[in-house]
Amino acid sequence: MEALAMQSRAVEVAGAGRRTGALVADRRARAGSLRVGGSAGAPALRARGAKPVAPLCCVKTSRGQQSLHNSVDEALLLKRKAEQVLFELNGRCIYLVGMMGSGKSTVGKILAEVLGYSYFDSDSLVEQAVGMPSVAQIFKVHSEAFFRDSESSVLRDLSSMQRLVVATGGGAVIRPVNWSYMKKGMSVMLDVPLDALAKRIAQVGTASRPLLDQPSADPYTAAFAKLSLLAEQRGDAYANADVRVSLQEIAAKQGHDDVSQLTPTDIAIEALEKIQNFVIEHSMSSGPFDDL
Ligand SMILES: Nc1ncnc2c1ncn2[C@@H]1O[C@H](COP(=O)(O)OP(=O)(O)O)[C@@H](O)[C@H]1O
Ligand SMILES: O=C(O)C1=C[C@@H](OP(=O)(O)O)[C@@H](O)[C@H](O)C1
Ligand SMILES: [Mg+2]
Repeated sequence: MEALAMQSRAVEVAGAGRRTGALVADRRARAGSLRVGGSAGAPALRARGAKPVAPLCCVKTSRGQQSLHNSVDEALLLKRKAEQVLFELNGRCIYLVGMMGSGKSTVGKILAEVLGYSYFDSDSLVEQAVGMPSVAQIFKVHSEAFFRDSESSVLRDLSSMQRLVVATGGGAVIRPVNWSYMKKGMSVMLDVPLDALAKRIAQVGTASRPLLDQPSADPYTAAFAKLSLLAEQRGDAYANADVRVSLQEIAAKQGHDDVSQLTPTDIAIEALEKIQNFVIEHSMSSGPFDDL
C-alpha cells in the first residue's frame, strides 16, 4: 500500500558546513530518502523518520469524525483526478500557501499520498534544522527573523527536488526570495474565510502559532482580529500563487452555505482540478510543461 510506503519514508536532516542549509538531497526523494541541510551554526541533526503521512482514513473532518471522505465516490474522484494530474505535473513539486489554519498541512498530506509524492511541512523542517521542538519555542528563544531565515533555507533546499508536496508556514509568502524557490514548482493558495480560520484556531488553541498566541478571554475574537490584520498585510503576497483554491467557491458549487461542511478531500480534489487547469493552460501558452 502506498500509505504504508509513505509512512516508512525517512528524512535525514544534517548540518552541512558553511552554507546555511546546504542541500545534500538528491532525487532520492521519491525513492524514500532525503537529506536536507540545517541552519548554519545549528548542531548537526539526524532526524530519522519525519512525521509520517496520516493514512487517508484517519484525518479528522470539521465534524470531528475519523473519516476523510464523504463517500467512496469522493475517494475515487480524488484518485482519478490525481492520476490525471500526475502525468501533467511531470514531477513538479507542489507548494501549499495560505493563512495559518487554512489547512495546508492537512490537505498537503492528502495530496502527497494520492500523488505518491513525499510530504514535507516547512515548519517541521525548521524545527529539525534548528534543533527545537516547536516553532513557538524558536520564536521565543531566538526571534521571528531567525525563524524566517531558517524557513528560507529550508525552502531553498527543497526547491531543487522533485515530487514533493510542501506545506509552507503561513508567513513564507512575505519574503520575495521564497517565491524564487517556490516558483520552481507550483504554488497553490488555500483561500479560507477569516471567520472559518478563527473558528479552527479557537478550537485547536494558539500555543503552536506564536503570532496568534495572546492571552484572551475570547480566543475566537482575538484570533479573528489578528488574522484580519495579517490577511491585509499579506494579501498581495498570497496573490503570487499560481492557483487559488477558494473554499467559498467549492461550498457554493456543492450547494453548502458554510465552508465548514467541506472535507479536506473536497478541498484536495478542487486543488488537483485547479492544478490540472493551470498546467494545461501553461503548456498551451509556453510549450510543454517540462522545464524542470
Ligand atoms: N477542511 C477542514 N475542515 C475543518 N477543519 C480543518 C480542515 N482542514 C484543516 N482543518 C483543521 O484546522 C486546523 C489547522 O489545519 P492545518 O492543516 O494545520 O492548517 P495550516 O497548516 O494551514 O496552518 C487543524 O486543526 C485541522 O485539523
Ligand atoms: O503565518 C505565519 O506567519 C506563521 C504560520 C505558521 O505555520 P501555519 O501556517 O502552518 O500555521 C508558522 O510558520 C509560524 O507560526 C508563523
Ligand atoms: Mg501547517
